Amino acid sequence: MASKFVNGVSDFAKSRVELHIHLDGAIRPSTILEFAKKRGVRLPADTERELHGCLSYGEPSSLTKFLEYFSLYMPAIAGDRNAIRRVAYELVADKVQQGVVYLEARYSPQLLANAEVTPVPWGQRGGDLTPDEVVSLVNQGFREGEKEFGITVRSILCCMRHMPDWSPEVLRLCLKYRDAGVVAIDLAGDESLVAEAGGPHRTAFLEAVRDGVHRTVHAGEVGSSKVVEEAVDVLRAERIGHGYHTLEDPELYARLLKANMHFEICPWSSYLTGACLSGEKEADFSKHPVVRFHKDKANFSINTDDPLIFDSTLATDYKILRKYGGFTDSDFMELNLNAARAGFLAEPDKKQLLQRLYKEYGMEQDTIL
Ligand SMILES: O=c1[nH]cnc2c1ncn2[C@@H]1O[C@H](CO)[C@@H](O)[C@H]1O
Repeated sequence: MASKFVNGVSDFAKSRVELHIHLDGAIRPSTILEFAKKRGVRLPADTERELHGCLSYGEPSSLTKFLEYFSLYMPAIAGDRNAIRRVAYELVADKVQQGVVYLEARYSPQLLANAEVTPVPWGQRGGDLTPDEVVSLVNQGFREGEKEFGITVRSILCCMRHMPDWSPEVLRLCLKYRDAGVVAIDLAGDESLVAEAGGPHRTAFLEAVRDGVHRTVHAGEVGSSKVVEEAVDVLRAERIGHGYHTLEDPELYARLLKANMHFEICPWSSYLTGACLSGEKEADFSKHPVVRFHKDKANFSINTDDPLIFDSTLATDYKILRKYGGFTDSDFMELNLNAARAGFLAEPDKKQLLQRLYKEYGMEQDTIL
C-alpha cells in the first residue's frame, strides 16, 4: 500500500514525538481477532492477514467513508474492560518500536463504553462499562506501558462533532483525570458533515479554557479554513489537528504563523481521507501543504492518525517527507523538537523531554534553549 510511494527511501529513526494518533484507529488486528472470538463478535475475516486487509485501504477515499471502517471492528473492543486496557498497553509497545519517546494518544470515552452513553455505540447491547471507567482503564494500560517501555504517554479525550450531548461529560473526565495522564480535550469526527461546533461543544471548550485544560481541534482537514478560524477564535484551540485548508485563507494563515500555532500534520492519512491531493492517483506529495508549512517555517509535527486503517507506521510518513519534501535529518529533529514544545506535558516533564531529545540528537542544549 503506502510502500509503493516510498520504496527504498531511508527513514529517520531517532527519538520521535507523536501528538496525533487515535487509540481506536491504532489497534492490532491480532487483538481485534482475539477479542472478537472471545466475545462472539462477527468480523469480516477470521485470519489476521485477511482481517488487516479488510480493515485497511490504500487508495484515496473520503473522510466519511474512512470513518465507516471503525464500525467493522469496534464491536470487538468497545465495552470490554480487558480489551481496552490491552489496546492502550499495546499502543505503547508498538510506538516504542517506532522510536517514539513521547506520545499523546486520543479517543472518545463514549465510543468505547456501553453504559451511560446514548446511543450505545456500534449496535452493542447496553452493559456496565461507563465512559468514566473507560478513561480509567486506558490510563492503566498507558501507565503499564510507560513503566515497561520507558517512554512518556499522555491522553487526549475527544468530543465528537455529531454528538454535542457527550461533550459536557468529556470535559468532566478531562478534569477528573487530569492528574492521571489526561492532558487535553479535542473535537474529532466528520467536519464535512458537521462543520460548525454546536453549543455544548463551545461551552465545553470555554470551560476547558477557564479550568486550564489544554485544547486541540480537528479542523481544516477536509473542512474549509472557516472551520480552522472557528477552532482558534471560538473554541480557543492551542493546536490544530490537520489544518491543511488553512492555506485557503492567506490572512488566517499569516496570523497563525505569527502566533506560532502548532499543526498536527498526518501526511499519509490526509491522502487517504481525500483531505489533500484529492483526485491524484499517483500522489505527488511535493504539492502537499506540509511542504509549504515547512518552507514557511511553520510549527508542526508528523503523525500517523489511524495507522490500523491506513496500514502505516511513522516510517511511512517520514519517508514521504524525505522523498517528496526533501526533509533532512536536521529537519526531522527540528520538527520533533517543535512537537515536544507543543506537547501538553506539564512544564517540568516537558523540560526533561526536551533534554532527552537534545541529548539523543547530539545537540548542545545550551545553544538551543
Ligand atoms: O482523521 C480523522 N478526522 C476526524 N475524526 C477522526 C479521524 N480519525 C479518527 N477520527 C474519529 O475520532 C474518534 C475518536 O478517536 C474515532 O472513533 C473516529 O470516529
